[in-house]
Amino acid sequence: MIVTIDGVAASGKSSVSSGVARALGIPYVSSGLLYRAATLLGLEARLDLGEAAPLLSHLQMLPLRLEPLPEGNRIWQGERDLTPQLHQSAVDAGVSAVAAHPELRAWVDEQLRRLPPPFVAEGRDMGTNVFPQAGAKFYLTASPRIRAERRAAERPEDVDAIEAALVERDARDRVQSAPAPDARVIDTGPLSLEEVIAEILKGVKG
Ligand SMILES: Nc1ncnc2c1ncn2[C@@H]1O[C@H](COP(=O)(O)OP(=O)(O)O)[C@@H](O)[C@H]1O
Ligand SMILES: Nc1ccn([C@H]2C[C@H](O)[C@@H](COP(=O)(O)OP(=O)(O)O)O2)c(=O)n1
Repeated sequence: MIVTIDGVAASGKSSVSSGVARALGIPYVSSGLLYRAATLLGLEARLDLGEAAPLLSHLQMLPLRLEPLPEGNRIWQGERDLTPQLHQSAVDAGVSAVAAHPELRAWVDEQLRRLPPPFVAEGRDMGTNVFPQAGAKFYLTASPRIRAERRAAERPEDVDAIEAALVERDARDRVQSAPAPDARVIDTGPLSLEEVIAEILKGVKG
């Protein structure tokens, strides 16, 4: 079984996927962390994120490992845990440029398609491009203001600045962020986290 949960930035994908996966007793996979790790390593090496080839060869020298823990995925580069650095603003600002390169998307997709089902996969194009065969597909949305308020509760940043950055990232990610035609779209705005998880579990179990 593969369940896909796609959606816009900060719509609740990873929290919801973690809850759904735990209830089903299967792992969840956070595809965005691979794009974030590629961005972090590119920034650290002072590479131009607008160019795919140097970044890709850099990544091929530093193989990454995604650890799909139920409480939150982690990304390792050898013995180094990159996870704590993946949600900093510099990575947020650079990640859409990295995710726009078809070569980088192929690099991420190859790692995801190697994973043995069952799992819940979350991101932007899990239901459309990476796992079109998935048995249950969902797409999360919420207004930019609500998403910014939720993020502001996690980070010491101004809610207006977070909202502006989210809107900009949504626009840059639009190409790969369309819902699959067979995905169920859920507006998480008026719902609690538990209600979103329950709604999805109902859909998965039919
Ligand atoms: N109804 C809800 N649905 C989803 N997430 C919610 C909801 N209410 C609050 N949140 C919170 O929103 C925050 C952003 O969610 P996250 O899972 O990080 O989103 P994403 O993976 O899409 O970036 C988390 O702190 C989450 O707990
Ligand atoms: N399947 C995916 C997952 C993420 N991305 C890109 C788009 C996003 O800006 C970044 C980071 O995604 P992530 O889901 O980790 O973060 P947000 O929920 O957007 O805060 O990666 C993508 O293009 N395709």
